[in-house]
Amino acid sequence: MATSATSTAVNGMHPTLPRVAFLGPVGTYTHQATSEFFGDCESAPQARIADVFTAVSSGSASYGVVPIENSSFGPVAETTEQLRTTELSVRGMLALRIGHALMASRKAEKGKLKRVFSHEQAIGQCRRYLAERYPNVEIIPVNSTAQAAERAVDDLEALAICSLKCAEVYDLDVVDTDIQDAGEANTTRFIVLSRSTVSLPSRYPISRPKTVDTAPEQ
Ligand SMILES: O=C(O)C(=O)Cc1ccccc1
Repeated sequence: MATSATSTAVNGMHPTLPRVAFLGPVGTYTHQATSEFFGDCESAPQARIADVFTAVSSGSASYGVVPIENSSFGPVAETTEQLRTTELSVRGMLALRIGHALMASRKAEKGKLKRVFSHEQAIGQCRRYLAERYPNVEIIPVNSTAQAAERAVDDLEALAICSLKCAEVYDLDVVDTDIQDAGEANTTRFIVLSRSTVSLPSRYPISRPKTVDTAPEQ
């Protein structure tokens, strides 16, 4: 029988928090999707989408969260590749409205920016914006949008496309907001994975309305 990775309160004790692997580091959209879906949980950020699958398969995390498809740019290549061969089961899904921001180090000279880092999905969702506003800037794909933010902290010639949350987490300057070509309609769907022997407790609804990626409180 499938077992759930959390238990209900016994003798007034709180259930153990589920350990959830997601595409990290802190501040990715997948991190936001994880918090949205699980609420309180033990975070296990992973450097790559493939590492999320490995963490769940090996049992080092009970659940995994990965992005699967964007409304304008389409399937997330690393996820669809993993789904070909994985033995993991899809247990839930949710969609987030994605608003991308452009950021740079507080010390960067904004007229001397030479490169922009981001996840290939974010780059794809902002293609037109980049071509129009930054035609001469080199585009460098990295493992996630929050990794892009990390790279921009010490690179004074770099921009990062990431979520507004990253301004707070990585102490970056916000250069522009809502730069995605599809505007308000830009949505990404995420899936929740587990081993086939691990079920999803009923307190996690598997279908829910879209949520909006909001700016951090000032
Ligand atoms: O890199 C991230 O923050 C991710 O979670 C992947 C991603 C990138 C762009 C839109 C949605 C998800």
